Amino acid sequence: MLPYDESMRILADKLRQCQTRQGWYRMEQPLPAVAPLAWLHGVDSSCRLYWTERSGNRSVAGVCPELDLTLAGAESLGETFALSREVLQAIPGAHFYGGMAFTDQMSAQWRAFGYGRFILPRFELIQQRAETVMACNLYLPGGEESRRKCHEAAAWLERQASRIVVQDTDGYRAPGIADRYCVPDQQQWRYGVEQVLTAVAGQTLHKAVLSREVRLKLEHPLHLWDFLQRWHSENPRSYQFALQVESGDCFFGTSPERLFRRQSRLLWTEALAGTMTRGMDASEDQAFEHRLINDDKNRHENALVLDHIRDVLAGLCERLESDREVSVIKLRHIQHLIHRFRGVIRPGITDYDLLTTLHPTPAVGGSPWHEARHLIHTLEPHSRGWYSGVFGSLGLNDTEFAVAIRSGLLRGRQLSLYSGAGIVAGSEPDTEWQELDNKINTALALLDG
Ligand SMILES: C=C(O[C@@H]1C=C(C(=O)O)C=C[C@H]1O)C(=O)O
Ligand SMILES: [Mg+2]
Repeated sequence: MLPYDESMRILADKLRQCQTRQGWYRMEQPLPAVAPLAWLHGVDSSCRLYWTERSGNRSVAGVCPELDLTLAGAESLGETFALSREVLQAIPGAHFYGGMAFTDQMSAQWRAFGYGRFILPRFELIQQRAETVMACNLYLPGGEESRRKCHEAAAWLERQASRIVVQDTDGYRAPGIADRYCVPDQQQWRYGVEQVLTAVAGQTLHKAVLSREVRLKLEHPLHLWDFLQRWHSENPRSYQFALQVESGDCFFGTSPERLFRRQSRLLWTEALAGTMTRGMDASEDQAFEHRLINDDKNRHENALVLDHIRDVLAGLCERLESDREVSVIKLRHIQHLIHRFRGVIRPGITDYDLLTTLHPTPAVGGSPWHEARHLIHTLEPHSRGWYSGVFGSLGLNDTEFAVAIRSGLLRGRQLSLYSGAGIVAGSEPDTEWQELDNKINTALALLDG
């Protein structure tokens, strides 16, 4: 394998050779192993994104949007997906990366992210199993403009050749937490939960997921990319994602939950809901797992998601199977109930259909959705923005979206961490409050040092 800087120069030369061409191009060049997060650390771009699949098979760092599809509202989603498809047909190996908010009710702090944003990066560092590749996606309009773009991209690559930073996570320092407060506070939370329980008792609602924002003021700047790496090593079987926009604000998370994965017409999705802490040792952990599997309230939380997915996918799938038995997935501090689905979608069903049909599931929204949505928007004092939205990678033959939970928004030294809990018959306000804490414990422990 050629050294890193030599490989980057080869790609830069390939780019210069394209200067007389016209249309969409994608070029790839193998590189020596470089961790995408380590690369993001040193790379020169005002917009950076990161995506890693839960399987661990593929991690991508993307910079310098070649095409940036920012959505003002839900109504432009169909058009955006259609446009992305046209581009992907021209460069089939490429992917758009990005995400979308929980709903279109968002406060100003989320403006830079839009309702949704899907980016085709000009440069992508892809780590796929044992291989590392640098890819370049470029639209060449022809003539002088093609020449200018090719030279600009080549020069950029050559500049980066010397900028690679070798990541030293042992050097990670927790920034420390100077101040924290919760929105809603515990008293407002109790009120919200009571309101949901009243609606549940009145039989207009089965479940609503209420959430909380913990606003932290950090003592020192957060070394974001190192932090993400540390967080992922605590929960290695999770998705990880980040989008840093031009202002420097960054939305990121480490989520265990899949919205869906599609490969050609094969589909995988899941009902992930119901939560318990981990035990202090193996036998206590086993006891907690047993309790979780046999707990009516947690089973009900999960069953509502399961039923919803089965109902809404019936029309989109030719075949759909789910696990017969619920199982448990284990994270660093908590464990969840999970039911997996496998299916075959009907010909002509698109990622747009899947996304708009599945999102938001009752794992983050509620059931029925219309009632839950109304309660969530009237009771939650904060704006969820992209928290509990979706984040993922959109391809021609392979698309995967995570549910953007276990996530946060970093703005300078202000960091908001979000978590929610499914409120159903049998929920107790203070136990659910504790569940909110449990869901952010892994991230908090890395920040507090
Ligand atoms: C809403 C969140 O998580 C969801 C709610 C769960 C629950 O209430 O048991 C479990 C997993 C997720 O479906 C979150 O982490 O913010
Ligand atoms: Mg719960």
